[in-house]
Amino acid sequence: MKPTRTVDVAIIGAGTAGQSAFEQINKITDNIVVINKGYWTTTCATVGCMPSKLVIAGAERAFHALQSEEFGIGTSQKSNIEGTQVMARIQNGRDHFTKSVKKAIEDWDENKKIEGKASIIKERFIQVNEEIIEYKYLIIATGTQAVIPEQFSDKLGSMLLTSDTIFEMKDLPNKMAIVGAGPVGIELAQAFNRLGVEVILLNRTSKIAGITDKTINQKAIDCIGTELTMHLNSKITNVDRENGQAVLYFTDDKNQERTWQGDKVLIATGRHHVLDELGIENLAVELDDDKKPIHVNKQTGQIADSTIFIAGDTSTHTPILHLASYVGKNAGKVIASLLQDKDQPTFEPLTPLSIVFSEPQIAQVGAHIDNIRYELGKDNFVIGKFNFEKQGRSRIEGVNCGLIHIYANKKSGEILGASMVAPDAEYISHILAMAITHKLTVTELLKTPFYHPTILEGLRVALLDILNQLK
Ligand SMILES: Cc1cc2nc3c(=O)[nH]c(=O)nc-3n(C[C@H](O)[C@H](O)[C@H](O)COP(=O)(O)OP(=O)(O)OC[C@H]3O[C@@H](n4cnc5c(N)ncnc54)[C@H](O)[C@@H]3O)c2cc1C
Ligand SMILES: NC(=O)c1ccc[n+]([C@@H]2O[C@H](COP(=O)([O-])OP(=O)(O)OC[C@H]3O[C@@H](n4cnc5c(N)ncnc54)[C@H](O)[C@@H]3O)[C@@H](O)[C@H]2O)c1
Repeated sequence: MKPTRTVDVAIIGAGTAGQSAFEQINKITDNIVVINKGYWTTTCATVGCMPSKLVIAGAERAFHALQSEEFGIGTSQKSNIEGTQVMARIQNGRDHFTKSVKKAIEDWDENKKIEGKASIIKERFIQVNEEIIEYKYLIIATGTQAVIPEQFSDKLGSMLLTSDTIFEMKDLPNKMAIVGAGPVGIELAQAFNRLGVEVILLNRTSKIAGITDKTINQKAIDCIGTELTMHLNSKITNVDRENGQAVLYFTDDKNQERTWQGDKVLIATGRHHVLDELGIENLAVELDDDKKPIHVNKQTGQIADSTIFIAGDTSTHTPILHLASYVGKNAGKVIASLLQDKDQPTFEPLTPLSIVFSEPQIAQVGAHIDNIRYELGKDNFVIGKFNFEKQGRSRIEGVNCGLIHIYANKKSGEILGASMVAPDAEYISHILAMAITHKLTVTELLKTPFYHPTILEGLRVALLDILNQLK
């Protein structure tokens, strides 16, 4: 096979992971190429983290305005929500973020970028457009795509939305069904509901937002369920259209048959890698049944001891931004050191941390309860608990729904993990992530002052609850 170009490094995918890798390798060689199909920004900026948080920001304003009567402040009505302005702010805000990503990529040399869909032909060779590229090192950073269950295909036309299209709406719909209660479904269902859209959320199981602690999951259902219609453990049996509207037939958790009719259906049933389209099977790497490489170094993305690295959503079990960036950057650093014949750097695993931006927020940090139970045994760890219902500051703010569970080693008092649905969970979980990263015990973390009255005092009480149990 005769290549049209030979490079030190080829990166497929210019999202967060691909860009992070490029920035490292570009410091030491110009013989690098990044191949990307579609927009040269990132999923996060264009159709992910940023536009979804813009929807949530608008929704919080609307919700708290409507809740202000309790505070003796005149209320605005739902009809005051100007759908076109709401969507315009989301799109303008999103464009601001994508512009800055695009700007950074515009500064890359033109000959280091190729626009097109890459395919792996065989070990060391990829094809894009008319080019055959031979590489020494390859980074696969191709992200994931929204999955649309077969029963929806071709049925609803433009009434069917995914996270790729929902932020493009020019106006808010009147009625929307959201299918899937993972992070995407939970965040957007609550937010659009708060913006005056009549939303129902359907999920095939009772687990929401990926919460692994069953008690926290139930608490999250209770808190969010006060304002949102959820049909958990439901099953969609048929999809149709009638009088220009979408119709969903489903059975609810009591096996009752139900029908919903409305303007839009958002599919949020998960995302899947595109490795089969890429031709990953043409590489000499071992794949699992889902065509994902096995023996992947979690910190660097290196596949076994090969010259191939895989980074970002495409290979991880936790598709979140900071992890895509971390592994992409580390892959770049390792390849840079290999190209320079230097010792390879080593990297610590990051403490697991995920946050869902519902209200109350949902966060999981460190080890999950099932893993702790499996590894330590059920009698060797304790759970510190705090319920926000009666907490001073949360009541003052009118956000007093939530529960924290903190898991600690019974013998050493070391903090192992936590799960929570709580006001200010984004801050509480970061403090716990820091404690877990530095292997702090409950007693050590309690040396930190907790100011009164703050929502963070809930963390202190949950830690004290552990100390009581350890006595
Ligand atoms: C609605 C939504 C909300 C989210 N909110 C958050 C959040 O709040 N916090 C958080 O941490 N994470 C969030 N995420 C997840 C976050 O967006 C991802 O973890 C992150 O964007 C993954 O980056 P990546 O580099 O792996 O992939 P991407 O940014 O998707 O980049 C992959 C690139 O590869 C390209 N590509 C694919 N195949 C090929 C090919 N054959 N040839 C050439 N190019 C190819 C794609 O076109 C794409 O440009 C959210 C995701 C969604 C969908
Ligand atoms: N705040 C954040 O960090 C954030 C926000 C949004 C997305 N994300 C990332 O994006 C990824 C994708 O999120 P997601 O919510 O699309 O996927 P997900 O896989 O996390 O959740 C999908 C949900 O859909 C349900 N489901 C699947 N098929 C169904 C069907 N046919 N009918 C009814 N329900 C069905 C599943 O039971 C699950 O609850 C997440 O894993 C997350 O890491 C992160």
